[in-house]
Amino acid sequence: MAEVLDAEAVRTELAGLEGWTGDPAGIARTVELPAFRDAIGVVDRVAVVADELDHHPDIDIRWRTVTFRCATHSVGGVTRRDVELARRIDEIVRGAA
Ligand SMILES: C[C@H](O)[C@H](O)[C@H]1CNC2=NC(N)=NC(=O)C2=N1
Repeated sequence: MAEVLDAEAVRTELAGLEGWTGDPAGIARTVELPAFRDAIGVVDRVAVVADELDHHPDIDIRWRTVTFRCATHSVGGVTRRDVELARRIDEIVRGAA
């Protein structure tokens, strides 16, 4: 079973991501897209990747602002799977900007 990263490991991983904040309980990134349909497009692409990784973010959509929160529910905290998912979300957001 995946291990929950400690505070220092989370800090180190956050430094390699774009715009994420958080702690061992969870990491999050909020992005603003040009329009609602762009936000939905990003969420749709994230859904494909999440299914591919079998690891899913919590997603909050408010008009064109989307917040992704990543934690591994089965172990109650941030694991390497969340870091990988966050990295893939960053790639998608970069492609949508
Ligand atoms: C069986 C399957 O691996 C699990 O139910 C997955 C699906 N996606 C998941 N996503 C996240 N973020 N945490 C989980 O514990 C989780 N569990």
